[in-house]
Amino acid sequence: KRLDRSEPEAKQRVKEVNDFVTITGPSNPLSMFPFLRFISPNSFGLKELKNNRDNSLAMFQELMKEHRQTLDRAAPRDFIDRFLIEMESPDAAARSFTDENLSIVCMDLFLAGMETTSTSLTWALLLMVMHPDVQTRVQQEIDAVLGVGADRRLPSYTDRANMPYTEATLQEVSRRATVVPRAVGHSALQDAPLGGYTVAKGSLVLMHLDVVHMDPAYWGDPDTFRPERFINADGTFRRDEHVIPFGIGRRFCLGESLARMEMFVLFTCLLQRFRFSAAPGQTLSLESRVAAVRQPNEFFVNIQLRG
Ligand code: HEM
Repeated sequence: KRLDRSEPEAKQRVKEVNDFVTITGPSNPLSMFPFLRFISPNSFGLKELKNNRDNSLAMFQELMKEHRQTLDRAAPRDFIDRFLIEMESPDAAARSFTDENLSIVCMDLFLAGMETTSTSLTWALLLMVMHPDVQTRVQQEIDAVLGVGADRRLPSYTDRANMPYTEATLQEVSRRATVVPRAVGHSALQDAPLGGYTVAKGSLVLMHLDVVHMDPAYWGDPDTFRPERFINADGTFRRDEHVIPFGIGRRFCLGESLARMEMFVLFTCLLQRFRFSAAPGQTLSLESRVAAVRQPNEFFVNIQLRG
């Protein structure tokens, strides 16, 4: 379902997601002292968070209603349709296929999938503006693979295999920006030895992905934005297992392949059509706001249509 940016509902949804990443971020005292919610249940943004949750759930319940009314069991259109069909099986509730679970899973996907991808794209544009030479190389590769002038075609995800520099650039963006710096909270199911320490059963475990991405012992020059670090001597793309923007282990990001596809297609489309440069009178930097998702400070760009 597509919402027009000018619609009040679109603005409201974007605001709800922004509130969510801010309120659940590490700068909120609740992140360190969760018991505060019992002392002051409406402070620390909790009231807004609950209102937003109720609004989002209402939106998904409405969508579920529309889906139910138009469901064609022989031709499921999407995730909601498939879930609704699954709910008709006799043991559905025992397998957690319930109305409540569907609306909550939809909300999870919406919250986890929206701000992360758009913020990654924002970082990519900021880094292109700060590194015009990299932008030029990506554009040369796009033009070489997708054609120019009347022969130009839109990118598809399969073009990735022929665009090692673009892929290296996106991998370097995800390393340098680390959009989800602390992954998602995990819990130790049992006492676990780790690097000479014991992580006690029940401990909250937060993986600092940015520490891995910025480790000077491994990268040498972690502060430098340098896609070439992921290009082999023969010009091919080098995947590096130290780049883990989607987390690691059994609970790594469920949306990784979708996010990679979105990022590649949107990024190449934008750079194919436009040249991005810094709007005058501002100092660009990689400083960021502390939220559940790491967001760059506001910046302005000039956008020039490419021939
Ligand atoms: C560039 C975009 C994205 C980034 C950087 C990102 C990053 C992450 C990270 C770091 C985690 C935590 C993994 C862990 O704790 O080990 C995570 C979890 C998750 N992500 Fe993403 N994500 C992105 C896009 C998406 C999209 C598009 C969706 C869905 C449509 C999504 C859905 C989820 C879900 C459901 C989880 C929880 C998985 C679980 O606990 O089993 N993410 N993501």
